[in-house]
Amino acid sequence: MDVSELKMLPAGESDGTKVCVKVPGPTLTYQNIHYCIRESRGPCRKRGPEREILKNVSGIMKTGLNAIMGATGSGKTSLLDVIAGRKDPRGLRSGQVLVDNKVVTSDLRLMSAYVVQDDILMGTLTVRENLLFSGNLRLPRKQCSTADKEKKVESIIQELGLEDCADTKIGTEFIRGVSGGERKRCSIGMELITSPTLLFLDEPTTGLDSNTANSIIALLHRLSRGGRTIIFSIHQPRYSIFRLFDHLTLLHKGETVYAGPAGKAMDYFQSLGYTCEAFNNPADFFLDITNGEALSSMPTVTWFSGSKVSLCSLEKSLAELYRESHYCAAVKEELKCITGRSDPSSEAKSKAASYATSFFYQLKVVCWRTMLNVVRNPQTSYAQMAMNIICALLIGLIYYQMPLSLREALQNRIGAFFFLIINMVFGNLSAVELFINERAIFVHENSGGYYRTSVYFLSKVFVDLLPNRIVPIFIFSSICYYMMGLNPSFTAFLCFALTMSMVSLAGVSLAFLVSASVSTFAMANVLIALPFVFMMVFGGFLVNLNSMLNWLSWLKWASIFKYGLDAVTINEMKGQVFYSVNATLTGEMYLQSQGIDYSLWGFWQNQVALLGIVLVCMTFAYIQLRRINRWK
Ligand SMILES: Nc1ncnc2c1ncn2[C@@H]1O[C@H](COP(=O)(O)OP(=O)(O)OP(=O)(O)O)[C@@H](O)[C@H]1O
Repeated sequence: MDVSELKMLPAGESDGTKVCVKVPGPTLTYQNIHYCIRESRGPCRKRGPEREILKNVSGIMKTGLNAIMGATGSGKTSLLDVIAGRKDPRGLRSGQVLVDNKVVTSDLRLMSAYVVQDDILMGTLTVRENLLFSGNLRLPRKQCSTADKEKKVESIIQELGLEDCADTKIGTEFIRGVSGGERKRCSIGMELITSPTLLFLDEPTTGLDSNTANSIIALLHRLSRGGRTIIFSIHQPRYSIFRLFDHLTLLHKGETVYAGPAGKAMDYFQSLGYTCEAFNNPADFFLDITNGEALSSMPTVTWFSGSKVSLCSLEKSLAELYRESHYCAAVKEELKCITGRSDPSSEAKSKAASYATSFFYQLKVVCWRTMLNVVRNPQTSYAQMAMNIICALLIGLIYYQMPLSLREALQNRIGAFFFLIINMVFGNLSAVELFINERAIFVHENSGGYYRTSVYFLSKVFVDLLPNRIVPIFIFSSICYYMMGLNPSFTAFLCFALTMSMVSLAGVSLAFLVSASVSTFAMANVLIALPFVFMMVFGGFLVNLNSMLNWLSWLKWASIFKYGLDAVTINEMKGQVFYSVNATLTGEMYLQSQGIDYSLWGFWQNQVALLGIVLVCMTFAYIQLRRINRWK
């Protein structure tokens, strides 16, 4: 593209003139932002030295399309996150972000909308269902009836051109879903549901082909003409995309090298002595300048990009030149006026932002989605059920109709119980993936104000834990219990099934705790296997707990295996009589010899202990979920 030609092109709206809209969107200003990060290094995660990734950046973003461009690692996403209130505030050394002259805190997250780079959507739900989920949770019920929400979803589907795929599932690694562009549109739609006037997007075109990228930016352009301030980071846009930008912020190594009307950027760099070759894309040209690939003909411009230094001189960097330009002076002047008018009491007001819907309504909507997800992604539930039935049949066959004759009566029973408990505890290892799999979606939705952490946690307990873990265990118990020929009384069967369920729940809750505490499967597997193996050793089958060193034997009180094994042994042995050729042995005698309290409370204290483990692990799992880092 020739430079002279560029001026003739219809970049009218991006030439610095005000965008004409009936009701303008908010004006976002940021001033003197210094942002630092400190990376952890080495195996001990020692804190390294501080690195400044945003260096004294200031700017004004108004109604229209505001693009943040720069080479990779220049700080585009960091700047976007800081002004959107998504970046860890501990790194902010100085600076202030104002929206319509009001100081904003992190609660800007609940008042604006942010579309993340990787579209975070529930893959098993259709486009319409995802949009409705967002609408149900983020639109206040008092002002918006169910019919209104459905109407709103319908209008967004039309506005975003999603009619053809509205009832298609988004898609998962197992289900083929909508295309990348449709996915991105749906992500934007999830945020548009609240009709935000301030919209942030992190690299909305990355990973899309150029036509789809074009249509996404054209869509954003259309939305901005409805009175929205749209701020986004972007990598090397093609010209047809670039010419839609109203405002451009160009960054290099955390410093602003240009901030002003997108249509004036070419003139600015030409005034610095840079020449855009014919047919070159201006966006590519600007990046070539910041990367030091394009050289200036002016003797005052230098470039400190690695070892590349312009031959012409050693005087000023592009950032310094920008600071001396009239664009920077105009921004400073405007910022001075805005800061003078800013309302100091607005910080308190912004803190009042909260969830749009009540706890119970959120619980209903999130439980419904979790259930749909389980039903439409049944592999895990089916596998769980099939595993339980196969294991029950195998155990039933191995210990088929156990006799009452000594020694096999005792050996087989204790062996069978130990095997059953192992099966119950280790059969729940799959639960460690629960919060790891959905971590990104939970963090995104929770920090976007969709629902409370407690709502998400309880939805997992009600929809995943109870039906997925308890029902299969009752089926498992009813198959193997009668095949093994254990105590035929129905009450004894119920006590057996209850013990199995409690053991399983205790195993799952420990898996939940690990799952909520770490972010990788590898780490979760290590952390869950270790306590399970130690609990097994202290279960009372592999070693006699009474003969253990005193200072070590207390560990048995934390063993799920011990409580489970004691409970099923009491349930089976009490009242039984075993015999050999010349002697008889009562179950009570055996229990006494093992130091097991076989009174009624003796049985129930094991259930109480298991319940205690469940409650403690669940409470800590919830605390860990709350502690997950929401900052970027
Ligand atoms: N939380 C963080 N921890 C460590 N380093 C960080 C963090 N956030 C940003 N950085 C560093 O800050 C610099 C700027 O990162 P940022 O993601 O903002 O760049 P970018 O211009 O968006 O890059 P890209 O286009 O590749 O996404 C990079 O060097 C990055 O490694």
